[in-house]
Amino acid sequence: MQKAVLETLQAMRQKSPLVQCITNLVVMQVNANVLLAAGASPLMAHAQEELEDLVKIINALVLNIGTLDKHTIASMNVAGDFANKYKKPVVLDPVGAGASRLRTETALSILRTVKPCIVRGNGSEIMALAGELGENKGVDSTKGSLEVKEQAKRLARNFQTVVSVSGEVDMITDGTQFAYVQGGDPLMTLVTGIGCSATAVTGACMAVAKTPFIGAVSAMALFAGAGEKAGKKCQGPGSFLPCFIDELYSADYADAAKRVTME
Ligand SMILES: Nc1ncnc2c1ncn2[C@@H]1O[C@H](COP(=O)(O)OP(=O)(O)O)[C@@H](O)[C@H]1O
Ligand SMILES: Cc1ncsc1CCOP(=O)(O)O
Ligand SMILES: [Mg+2]
Repeated sequence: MQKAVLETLQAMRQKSPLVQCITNLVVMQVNANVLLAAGASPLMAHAQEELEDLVKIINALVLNIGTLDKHTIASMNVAGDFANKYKKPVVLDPVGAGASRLRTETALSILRTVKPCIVRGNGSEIMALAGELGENKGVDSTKGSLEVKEQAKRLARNFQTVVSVSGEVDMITDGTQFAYVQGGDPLMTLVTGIGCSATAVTGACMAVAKTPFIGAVSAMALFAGAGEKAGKKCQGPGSFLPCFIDELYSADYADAAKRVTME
């Protein structure tokens, strides 16, 4: 797995995949900057009239439900259908699933109809999509990734997708195998959009990876390495973000790959 992660991160930098994000209003710019620093090319677009033209030329589509309304939901469904038609991989970020019925039902509907190959969320979101509602804190998690192992496995099996759960340790499963990624920094939870950016980079890795499982693990490994180094250099949440973007830009892929263990 470590070799596959190293090769995926190198391929992402070399091929610079075009990643279309239909994402939330909070994180649009952060996601674009993170994708650029990681070596990919961002495209933020959601107008239905241009979706077919755009989906034809992209390498991956990222759907993020962070600030939903009926127009965004319609755009995600149309873009998802085109992605299937043109065989482009789709990654879903179920931001805030469990916090409202609209979020939970929209994420589940995308899982059923668009069939994304990876879902990247935090512990609370993954638990909600697996049908278990716990204590709720909006878009933030009240559950560690390791606490939702069974739910992640069930979700992956039910929807035949890869589930990537972020947290202090990231856990990725395809319903059979489990990968764990160590690293990062607690400051990553104090800057909005880092999770959404992990999903965007998951799309970029997916575009060049041999399998969705490898793509999902590679993105989290890159974040673990860059996040840990940025955490040591910065002074707090304000300076974390520019440090993190710099660390993504000059990332040591061999170090990132070493953070992955398999079960
Ligand atoms: N306590 C922590 N220590 C180190 N890294 C963390 C910690 N919590 C989250 N991260 C990292 O922060 C990034 C965003 O994860 P998370 O905060 O769970 O997502 P979200 O913002 O969607 O809730 C991931 O790369 C994850 O590995
Ligand atoms: C604060 C907030 N509210 C709606 S979307 C959003 C951003 C969430 O970003 P992340 O999940 O990466 O912390
Ligand atoms: Mg999130």
